Amino acid sequence: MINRGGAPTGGAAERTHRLVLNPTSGEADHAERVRRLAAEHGFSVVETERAGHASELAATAAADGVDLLAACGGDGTIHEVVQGLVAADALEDVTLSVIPAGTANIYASGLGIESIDDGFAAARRGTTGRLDLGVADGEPFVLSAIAGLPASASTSTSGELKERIGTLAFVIEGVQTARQFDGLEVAVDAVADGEEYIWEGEALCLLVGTLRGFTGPDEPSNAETGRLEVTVVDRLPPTDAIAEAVERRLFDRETPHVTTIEASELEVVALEDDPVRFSLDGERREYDRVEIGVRPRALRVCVGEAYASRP
Ligand SMILES: Nc1ncnc2c1ncn2[C@@H]1O[C@H](COP(=O)(O)OP(=O)(O)OP(=O)(O)O)[C@@H](O)[C@H]1O
Repeated sequence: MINRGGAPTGGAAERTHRLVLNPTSGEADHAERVRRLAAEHGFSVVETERAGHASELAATAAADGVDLLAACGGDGTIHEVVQGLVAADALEDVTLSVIPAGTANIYASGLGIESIDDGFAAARRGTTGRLDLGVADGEPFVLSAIAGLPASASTSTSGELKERIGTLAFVIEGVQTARQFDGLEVAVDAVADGEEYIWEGEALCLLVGTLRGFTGPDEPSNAETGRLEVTVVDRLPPTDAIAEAVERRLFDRETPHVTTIEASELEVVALEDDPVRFSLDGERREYDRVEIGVRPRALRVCVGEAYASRP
C-alpha cells in the first residue's frame, strides 16, 4: 500500500531530516554534491568514518527524534542504516529515504529511484511504501541474502544485464567469475503457502530476495508481499546454468535445475564442515545454520514516482 504525499509523521514544519552520508561508496565522488543538495532539502548531514558507523549514526538519529532519515551510499550503507533503526526499535517512528551513491544501487532501483536527484525528489514528495524486511539470524536485510557466489557478484553485475533479466544476472555473472567454485552442500527447508519445501544437495547458489522478481523486466518490484523469493540453482556445468537461467527468466519456462519459490521462512543448513558464506545486501556473513524470515511491510520508505505509479 502506498501513502501518497504529505509528511509521513507530523506536519511538515515539525519534521526533522537527517542524512547519513557514506563518502566512500561507489566512485567516492558524490560527497560534495550530496552535502549541497542535502542543505537545499533541509537535511542535516552526518558522515560515516568507518564500516559499521552508519548503524550507530542511524540509531543516534532515532534517539534524537529524527523522523526522516536518508541513507546515502550503496546497498551496504542502506543495510547498515536499517540495522541501526532496527536495533533502536525505531521502524515505526522513522521513515527511510534512499539516496543512491553506490556501485550497483540495486535497492534504490527497486524503489524506482535511479539517481541522487531522484532520491531527493522522492524524499521531498514524501510518497512512502511499507516494504518487507528480510531477517537472517536476527539481522535485518533490505534486499538479498545470497550464498554460493562470491559476495562481489552481488555488486559487480552490470546494469544492462540486470535490467534485462533481473536476479539471474547475478547467477550469470557470478558463474562466470566462479568457475572454480566447488558448490554448496546445503539443506534448505522452506515454508511456501503453508507447504514445506525441502531441497538438499549441491547447489551452485541460493538467492533469497525481498523484492519479487528481484528484479526482472517489470521493475520496480513489489516488496510488499510478505514473502521472500527463494531461488536455488543446482550445481551443474557453468554454461548449462547460464543457459537455464536465461531460459527461465526470458521465457518464463520451468527449467529442471533452477527452482524458484516464494517462502515466508526458510532454514539453510551447511552439510559440510565449513559454514555457508552469505552476502547480506553485499555484506559478508557465515553460518553453519541460519533461519531466514521476513517482517512484512516493516520498513516505511520514500519511493520514486515509478514505484508509486505501479498499479
Ligand atoms: N567512511 C568509511 N570508510 C570506509 N568504509 C566505509 C565507510 N563508511 C561506510 N563504509 C563501508 O563501505 C561499504 C560499502 O558501502 P556500500 O555498499 O554502500 O557502497 P558500494 O559497495 O560502493 O555500493 P553497492 O553496494 O550499491 O554496490 C560498507 O560495507 C560500509 O560498511
